[in-house]
Amino acid sequence: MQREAGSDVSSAGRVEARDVHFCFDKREILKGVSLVLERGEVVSLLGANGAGKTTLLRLLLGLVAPTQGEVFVGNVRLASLTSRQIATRIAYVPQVHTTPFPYTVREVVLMGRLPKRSLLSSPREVDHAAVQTALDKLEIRHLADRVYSGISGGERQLVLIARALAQEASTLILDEPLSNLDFGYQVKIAQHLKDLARDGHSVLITCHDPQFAYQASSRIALLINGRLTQDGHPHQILNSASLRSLYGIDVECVLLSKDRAAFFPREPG
Ligand SMILES: Nc1ncnc2c1ncn2[C@@H]1O[C@H](COP(=O)(O)OP(=O)(O)OP(=O)(O)O)[C@@H](O)[C@H]1O
Repeated sequence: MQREAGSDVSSAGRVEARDVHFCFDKREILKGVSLVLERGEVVSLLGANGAGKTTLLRLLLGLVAPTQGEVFVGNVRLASLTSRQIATRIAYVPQVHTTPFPYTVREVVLMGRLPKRSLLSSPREVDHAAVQTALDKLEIRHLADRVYSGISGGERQLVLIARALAQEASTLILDEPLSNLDFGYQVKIAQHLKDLARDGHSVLITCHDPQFAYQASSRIALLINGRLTQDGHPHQILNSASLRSLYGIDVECVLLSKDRAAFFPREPG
C-alpha cells in the first residue's frame, strides 16, 4: 500500500513554524517566529490587538505563505500539501462564522467531513457516525436539528468545535474561541480543549484572557509586535512583568494552585 507523505503516526499532531516572517504591503507583521505544537498539548497564544496572532494562525493553516521561513506539519513541508491534505491534518475554528443558507447544526458539523470524501459523493455511514460522535462529545446532540443561525453564540462555538472534531484532524486551531461566550461556556470549552489534548490531539488557541489561558493550557506563548518573546508552562510565563509587557498595564497575579491563578488589574496611582 502506498503511504501518503508525512502520514507517520509518531509525528501526528506536530505543527512547527520555523523562523516565519510575514509582510502586509511593506510592513513586517511577523518578524521571525518559531513555534512548535506537539500532540497532547494545549498551547495558548497571547498578544495585544494587532500583535499578529491571527496572521500566525493563517500561516499555520496554509491560508497565506510566509515571506521567509517555513511551516511543517508532522515531518512534511506545509507548502507541499494540497488544501485537502492540510484539512485532514489540521481543523480550524474561526473567530466568526456565518452561513448564507439555513443549514441545520447536523449539516454544519457534516461539513467537517468534506476533506474525507469526494466533492459530489453523498455522506456515508462513517460520516454520519463521526458527526454523531462529535455532537455527543460536545454534549450538543439536542441541537442537531436546530437551524445553525438560530442558536446562541456559545452554542455556535460548540458546533464549530464539533465540526472540527468530525474532521478527525489531529490538530485543532481555534481563533479566540471565547468571544461572546458566557462564563459557563468558557469553563466547558477549557475542559473540552484539555480532553482533546488528553485524547491525543494538539490544540492551539489565541485568546485575550490570561486566566482562561492559565487554566486551559499546558503551554503559553507570548507574541509582542510580531515576535515570540516567551514560550513555556503557564506558571513560568504569566506574571506581572510579562502581562505589563504584553498589555502595558499593572496586573496583580494571585497563584491559587499549580494550575489555577487569578489576575487583577491594579488601579492606577
Ligand atoms: N489584510 C490585511 N492587510 C493589511 N494589513 C493587515 C491585514 N490583516 C491584518 N493586517 C495587519 O496585520 C497586523 C496583525 O493583524 P492580526 O489580525 O494578525 O493581529 P491579531 O494579533 O490577531 O489582532 P486581534 O487580537 O485584534 O485579533 C495588524 O496591524 C493588522 O492591521
